[in-house]
Amino acid sequence: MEISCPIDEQYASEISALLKPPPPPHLVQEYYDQLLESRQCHSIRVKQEGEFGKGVYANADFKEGELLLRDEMLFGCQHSSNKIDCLVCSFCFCFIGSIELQIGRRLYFQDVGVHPHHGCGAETFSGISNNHQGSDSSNGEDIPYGESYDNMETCGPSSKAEIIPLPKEIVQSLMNGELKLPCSEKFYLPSVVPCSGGCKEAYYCSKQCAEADWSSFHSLLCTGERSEASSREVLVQFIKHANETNDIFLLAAKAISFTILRYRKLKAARLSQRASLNISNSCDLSLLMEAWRPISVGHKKRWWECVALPEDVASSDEAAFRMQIKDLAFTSLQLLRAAIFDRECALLFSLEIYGHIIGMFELNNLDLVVASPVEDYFLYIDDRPSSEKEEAEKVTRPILDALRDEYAVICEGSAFFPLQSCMNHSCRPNAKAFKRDEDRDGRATIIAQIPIRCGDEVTISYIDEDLTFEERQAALADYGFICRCSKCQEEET
Ligand SMILES: C[S@@+](CC[C@H](N)C(=O)[O-])C[C@H]1O[C@@H](n2cnc3c(N)ncnc32)[C@H](O)[C@@H]1O
Repeated sequence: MEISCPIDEQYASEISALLKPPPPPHLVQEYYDQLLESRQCHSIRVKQEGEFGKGVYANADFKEGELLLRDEMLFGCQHSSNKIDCLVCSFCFCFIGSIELQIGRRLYFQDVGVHPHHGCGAETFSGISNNHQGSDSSNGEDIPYGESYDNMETCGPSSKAEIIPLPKEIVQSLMNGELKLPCSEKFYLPSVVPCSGGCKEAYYCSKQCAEADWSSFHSLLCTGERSEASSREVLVQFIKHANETNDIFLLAAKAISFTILRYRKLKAARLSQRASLNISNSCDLSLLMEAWRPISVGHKKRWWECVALPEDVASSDEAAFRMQIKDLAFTSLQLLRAAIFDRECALLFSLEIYGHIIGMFELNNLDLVVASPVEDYFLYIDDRPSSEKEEAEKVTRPILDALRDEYAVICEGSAFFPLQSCMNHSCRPNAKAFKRDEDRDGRATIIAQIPIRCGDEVTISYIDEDLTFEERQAALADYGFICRCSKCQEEET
């Protein structure tokens, strides 16, 4: 049965104004020029007149290995399942706390049976998000910096059988800071700043990150007592649904919250400028378009139309699969609407807008990856001169045994980057997304892979360039185009 969203019907013309592709070119150009200027980045440009729409072009010569761009994300989320592996700042995604806390927390979750970093054979709906078979694993304990993990999965004892567990007291003393590991002071991590809204889900590396997150996204999405959500109970249900199905919905909620909060700020600024004028409580479409601008410029399609058909779905079942995805998005949207509805921004809660936001993530997002300092720590101990190493390993060896092979799991998630997402694909790219040793937060780092001349288009590969021609074309079909780069032309027979 066709899904009918009343908001889509009520605001059809306003929604099409928001989604009209593309917004006027001069506004798009202005947005990117201002963004580059605000970041003092003059060595690249975004241009719109390329063969494939927008593209990024070099504004200077770059040597091989040179940094082209460090892009701040617009929207990013750590995968829900990864939250038990690493404690990172919810805004900039750097690791926080201490080496001891990172390890203690991981051992704690392992001990209570919350599975580390992969599902119990759960299938995923899309390539960019993890999905979980949910079950309630809360035991009511209040652990330091443990997000409410009621919605996380527990796995059976099979995964615990091979572990050599540490005594509970050791795990506790790692978490509460009583036990100091040898040389851990060399791996300083910023101390944990809890969410001022009172939820136990968001933690930060600094007050600045906490405040920036609160004013940009989190004030509406916080489940704590200071939350500005209209229903915290339904917000918890929305989060649980996303954790159980597809955590891309958490990212979509951030995009909607961001737009509502930006709209409110723009409106407050206008009110303060024109204090004597009577400004109504109904939606000001021009302000909403302005608040929406960072999303409006992103390349997008409806999620249920652009999501790749999983290999195990027969083409005869394609229509049913796409309807199932749309239905899932609608269920998620209904929960989000009940949790954070804003009357003036009502049209943001239409299925059409929700589908396009998720589709934008599907077509543009980059994996969010941050290396673990726990790995560096154990490598450092391993590199010590033999007598020092022997002494240190009396403490660290049982910990490594308890952690098993997965002793240092990286932070993983998905993020939308406003500049990197303008880069077009080539199977013979001149640049790549690559984290150097010093890149320890969620920013995207783009490096020149070969020398790039001023004026050249900067291209990256969206897929593994080492695949065969046929495999590459199949993988790129998920992005909705047939690649005709020089490598594909040479290899096409
Ligand atoms: C991440 S966006 C890149 C920026 C995009 N050109 C824009 O205008 O926003 C990815 C989309 O750009 C287009 N694209 C990127 N590389 C391409 C290529 N080599 N050939 C054809 N289309 C490409 C496709 O529509 C793809 O889904």
